Amino acid sequence: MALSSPKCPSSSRFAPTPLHRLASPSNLRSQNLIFKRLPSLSFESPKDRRRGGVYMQEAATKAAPATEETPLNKIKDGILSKSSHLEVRDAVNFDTNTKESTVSITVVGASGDLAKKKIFPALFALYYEDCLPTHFTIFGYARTKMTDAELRIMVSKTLTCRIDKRENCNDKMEEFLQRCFYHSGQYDSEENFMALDKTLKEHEAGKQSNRLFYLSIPPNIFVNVVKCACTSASSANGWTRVIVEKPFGRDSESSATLTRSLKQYLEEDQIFRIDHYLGKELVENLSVLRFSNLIFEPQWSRQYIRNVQLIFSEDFGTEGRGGYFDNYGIIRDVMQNHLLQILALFAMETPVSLDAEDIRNEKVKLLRSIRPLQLEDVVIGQYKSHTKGG
Ligand SMILES: NC(=O)C1=CN([C@@H]2O[C@H](COP(=O)(O)OP(=O)(O)OC[C@H]3O[C@@H](n4cnc5c(N)ncnc54)[C@H](OP(=O)(O)O)[C@@H]3O)[C@@H](O)[C@H]2O)C=CC1
Ligand SMILES: O=C1O[C@H](COP(=O)(O)O)[C@@H](O)[C@H](O)[C@H]1O
Repeated sequence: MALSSPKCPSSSRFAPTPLHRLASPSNLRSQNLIFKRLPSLSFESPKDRRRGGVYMQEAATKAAPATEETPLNKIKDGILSKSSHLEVRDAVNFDTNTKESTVSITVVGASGDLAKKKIFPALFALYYEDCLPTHFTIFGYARTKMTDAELRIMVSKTLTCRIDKRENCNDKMEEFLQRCFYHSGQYDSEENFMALDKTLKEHEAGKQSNRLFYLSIPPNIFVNVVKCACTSASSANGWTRVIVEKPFGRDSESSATLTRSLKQYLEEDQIFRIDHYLGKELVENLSVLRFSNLIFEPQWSRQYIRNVQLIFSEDFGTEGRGGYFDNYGIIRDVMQNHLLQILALFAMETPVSLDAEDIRNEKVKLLRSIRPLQLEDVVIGQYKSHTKGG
């Protein structure tokens, strides 16, 4: 598979990106997948700071807004006016050399919140940094009826040149949008996935095809989609991988059931479970701060730190997520994944290396040594509706 991109940055922030690991969690992490609000991490409360604690406050990365520069009109006159897939494919000089491979990324649930807010912008960031293969195509898939042009308009509203503001950002956005297409279908219809397969093949133009399905959908339809994707739209001559967003079940038992169900159709190494919090800059930098900072490293111990607080706060309301919170709940939604991951990174011992397995092993050791919480250790509150500030 000719998937490596020599242009990929290889600094510690942007680790070398072998693109055959396009969907690897560490790769997505290294591409700073998530970028908006950051949690506050405090070693001590502000009040305790006077007594010598350290307090790290919100350090959100500001995305360079693309709005003033997004050439929506230009885009509309250009790519959005092209009607057929093949017309667009030709317009972007899609190479028909069969020796090279392609990657088709299908965002399942493309009409939803996560896709708009996070996935398309993250894919654009990868493109912007030349970290996508030469031949890639992105497909949005959902039940909502939409044209390619409508998808592009939707996506263009949330793209930002957040990594670094550069002169050619608008051109890059336009090029990126040219590679985005939309296919409407049901999540449990083999027939609809066969139609998707046909369209993907048109774009792959006989090259070796690798296919990635990003499940940006509620968990109750994960298995239906994986079944249809694997039986009717998997690659015939390359790899097929699936990225699954949390939540992975409600508890240990349902998580194991979900894994068993997915494994009816996929091998473990085709499944990539994402915790997007690990892509936050502050979270990514935690390990650097801990292990490479000569001031912090020797002091990162219970001898010197009295109290650690992990605070998750949002400055907006439920915003359409009410049903989800009611059914799933905020504790299951963020505590057992995002916040526990941060706790583990924060408190684990130094890993042998920064390889994913070594870090995971240290996290597991730490989690095994934590005294299980009892109900009496927990104070639970209930939000009430409010008209101001969420
Ligand atoms: N939003 C976020 O910030 C984050 C979300 N997640 C997780 O990612 C997944 C997707 O999240 P999000 O985009 O917010 O979710 P949405 O509720 O926006 O759902 C995504 C899409 O799935 C389809 N859909 C929604 N509900 C149903 C249903 N009951 N049956 C079938 N299809 C449905 C809709 O598309 P259509 O009707 O067009 O088919 C919708 O646009 C969830 O598992 C969520 O927990 C994880 C991290 C962050
Ligand atoms: O997983 C989730 O995380 C987001 C918060 O992440 P952020 O990157 O947007 O800060 C939260 O809003 C959402 O409800 C939850 O599902």
